[in-house]
Amino acid sequence: MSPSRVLVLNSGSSSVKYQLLDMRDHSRLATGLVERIGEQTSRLKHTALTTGDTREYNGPIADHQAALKAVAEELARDGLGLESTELAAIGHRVVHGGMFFTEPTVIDDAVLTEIERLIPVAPLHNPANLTGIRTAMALRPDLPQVAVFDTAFHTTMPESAARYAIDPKIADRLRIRRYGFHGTSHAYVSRATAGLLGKAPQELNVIVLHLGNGASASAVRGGRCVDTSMGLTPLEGLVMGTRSGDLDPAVIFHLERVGGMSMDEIDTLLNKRSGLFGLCGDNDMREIQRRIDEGDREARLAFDIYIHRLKKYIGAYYAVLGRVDAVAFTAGVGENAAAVRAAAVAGLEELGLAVDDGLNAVRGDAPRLISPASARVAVAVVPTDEELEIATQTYALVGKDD
Ligand SMILES: Nc1ncnc2c1ncn2[C@@H]1O[C@H](COP(=O)(O)OP(=O)(O)O)[C@@H](O)[C@H]1O
Ligand SMILES: CC(=O)OP(=O)(O)O
Ligand SMILES: [Mg+2]
Repeated sequence: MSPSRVLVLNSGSSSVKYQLLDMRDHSRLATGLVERIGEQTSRLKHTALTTGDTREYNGPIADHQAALKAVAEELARDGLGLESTELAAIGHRVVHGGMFFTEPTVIDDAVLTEIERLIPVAPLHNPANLTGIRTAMALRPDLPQVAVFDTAFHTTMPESAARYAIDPKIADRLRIRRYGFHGTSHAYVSRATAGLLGKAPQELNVIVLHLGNGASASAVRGGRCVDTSMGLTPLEGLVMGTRSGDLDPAVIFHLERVGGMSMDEIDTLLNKRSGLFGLCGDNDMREIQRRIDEGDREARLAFDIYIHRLKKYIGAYYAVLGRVDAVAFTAGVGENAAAVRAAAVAGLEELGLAVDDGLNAVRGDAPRLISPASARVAVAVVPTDEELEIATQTYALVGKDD
């Protein structure tokens, strides 16, 4: 039998999420997370689903290379190591693929060079993705390594949505355009929403709200992305955990000219010290909700700003699509925070959007409707699975049938 396992690595700016899957039946063999890489309080949590064992390691993990070595060791302890002949490929999430990569791609030197060239437009993400790829390549140089790009799903956006209103000669020279991110999730969730409604993706117009630490919205017409809220970089759009999302670009001139800040300081301010964290000191929606329950006004305002922006995007994408069949909430906040879902669609009854409080309160891992049966637009919670989608695309590219 030919090898059927795929290891998926999702290297974030300070974390690595991973899953080992058997693509014959899509079963998960191992899953885990390394977080707070580079800090004294790093944590690795590893679960072998083959045995049900969970192990946790707390202590400093210096960088992504050390994190991946630790992951490889944990897998080896369960007999699932990278040396396994059952491994068919390693699939990597790569955040920025520019306009060049519209499909999953087997990684070679030219692909590495292109991902490296895109670092200036994904400074938090592409360097971590590259370290993940290089470390995995060193451990298994013989194995196909596949890059699955966050930007790929959005390459179908029309020029009217993808271009900024600036001089096209300057834009083209510097490749400034709206690329969009979280595409693997938007693709998976829009398809799963169609599945939930018993329709083909081609029949459906969906607004997908991916609300994690990074957050983005997309308008999907008949299975193809026609607009999304992130732009040249993952900074544009919704209010996020630590990113500001949309602001008047003149705020940046003002911070530099009047505030005396350097460009690097402004970059850090907007990417790492803004959003929910900048507004109230917390970026975890659970903590914000706890503070609101205690009457904290700062947390309340942060929540209200977050919801206001989200609602504006729902309205905007309603207008872009003309007809909306479904709105799907996904990722950490979208899947878990019922209060966010309720607030985001509150007052949109005229648009056919409503949430049933009873259904909205139900928890679970399965895709589910939360709109009343009579509603014109289906509102749904559709858990994302970027790792399964990356594994599926990776295996489709390299897997061989027996
Ligand atoms: N039960 C919950 N209630 C509210 N928010 C939650 C809950 N669980 C997770 N979250 C939110 O999800 C966020 C992480 O989402 P996730 O999709 O895992 O993000 P990322 O992949 O960007 O790290 C956390 O910051 C937290 O705000
Ligand atoms: C592109 C992006 O924002 O990714 P993440 O949500 O993983 O930070
Ligand atoms: Mg995420």
